[in-house]
Amino acid sequence: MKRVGLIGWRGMVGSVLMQRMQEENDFADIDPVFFSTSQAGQPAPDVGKADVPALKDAFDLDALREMDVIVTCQGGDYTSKVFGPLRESGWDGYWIDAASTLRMADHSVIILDPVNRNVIDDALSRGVKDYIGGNCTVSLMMLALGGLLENDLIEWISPMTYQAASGAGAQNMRELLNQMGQLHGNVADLLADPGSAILEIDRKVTETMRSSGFPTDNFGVPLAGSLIPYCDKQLESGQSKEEWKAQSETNKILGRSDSPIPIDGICVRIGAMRSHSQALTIKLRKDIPVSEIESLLATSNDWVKVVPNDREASMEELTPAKVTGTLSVPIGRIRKLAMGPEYISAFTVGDQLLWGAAEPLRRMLRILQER
Ligand SMILES: NC(=O)C1=CN([C@@H]2O[C@H](COP(=O)(O)OP(=O)(O)OC[C@H]3O[C@@H](n4cnc5c(N)ncnc54)[C@H](OP(=O)(O)O)[C@@H]3O)[C@@H](O)[C@H]2O)C=CC1
Ligand SMILES: N[C@@H](CC(=O)OP(=O)(O)O)C(=O)O
Repeated sequence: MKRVGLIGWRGMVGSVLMQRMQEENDFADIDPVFFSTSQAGQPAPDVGKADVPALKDAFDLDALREMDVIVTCQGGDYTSKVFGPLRESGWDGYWIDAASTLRMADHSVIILDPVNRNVIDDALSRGVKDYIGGNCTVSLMMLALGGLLENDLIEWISPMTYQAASGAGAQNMRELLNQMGQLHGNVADLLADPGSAILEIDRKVTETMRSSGFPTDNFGVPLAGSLIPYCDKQLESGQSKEEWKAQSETNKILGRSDSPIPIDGICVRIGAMRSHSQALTIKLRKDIPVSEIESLLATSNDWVKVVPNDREASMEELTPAKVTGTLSVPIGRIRKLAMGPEYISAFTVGDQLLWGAAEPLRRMLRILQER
């Protein structure tokens, strides 16, 4: 049984990973060792197994070196600090990581096995040891578009995203709710009066949002009742880093470095909790009937679900409210655009903590166990 070191397991991504591993009984087949950067010596979480040691220090290279596999959701700073020294010390185990730090490194593979199992299998047989989860927006888009990507039917994609607060971290989710609460609280009396003027309510909401007491420590600006047209860092190219990831990561996942598919758009943070949505404009390589596109998409993997392009179904099925907490990746609003028969629209939604972060990691661990 493989000794698997788990780091970052009590954070937000890590907690979702733990929950999925328990649901799928993954702990039965591994020998887990839990690490912490702040709680070494405290009892390990109960995963239904005897003899799980107390929490080890996540910076203790000797303890890490004893692992066959390390799975980390601790974040990029941790990866930057520990990965290099651990490898330099001769550790030859498998490193599975949610952070972006090593994604584009030559020695790593970005994991999304329903889409790139062939790339993963090839890397394993070549002795590659570093397997990194993709950016949430990228992974969710690729799961949704698997049927078109695997048949090489896409010339380019322009994704316009609607990203949830969770992508910015746990504190940001709290801040969004605090912002919502404050907006509501300041007009609760007016709302309770059906005769009150809506423009007065709106004026007070705007005033609250712009006031110095409005909680914006994490986002920097109001999100509730507004949006933020920027995710992640600013790059020289004019893109945000989140926008840059779309083309770079998608093509690396597909193993298409020589003939990359151009992918570029604008990433926007909205007031959803933990599901990202994306409106996609796609240029196909040829004119294909919508019915054929839908059937290619629907049969690509077990999680994608094609939603018919009608109002009722779109409103019911294609929303963060419906998708959050599930592994389902619905895609709908598929239709030909006025620009020509090769141009289609699509809209897709997915839980950014499940398929967007935790699920590819636990599945990679399973793939290693099968070997
Ligand atoms: N949020 C996201 O959408 C995504 C995040 N990622 C990656 O995962 C990394 C971790 O993200 P995320 O899970 O959001 O980070 P969190 O901030 O939720 O957790 C990170 C670590 O903080 C420590 N911690 C300190 N106080 C607490 C507390 N009260 N509750 C829980 N943990 C606490 C824990 O480490 P310890 O036990 O050592 O103290 C924990 O592992 C990111 O940096 C990113 O690289 C990847 C994809 C998506
Ligand atoms: N940047 C993503 C979340 C994230 O953690 O992405 P990455 O794993 O690429 O750093 C978002 O804001 O929604």
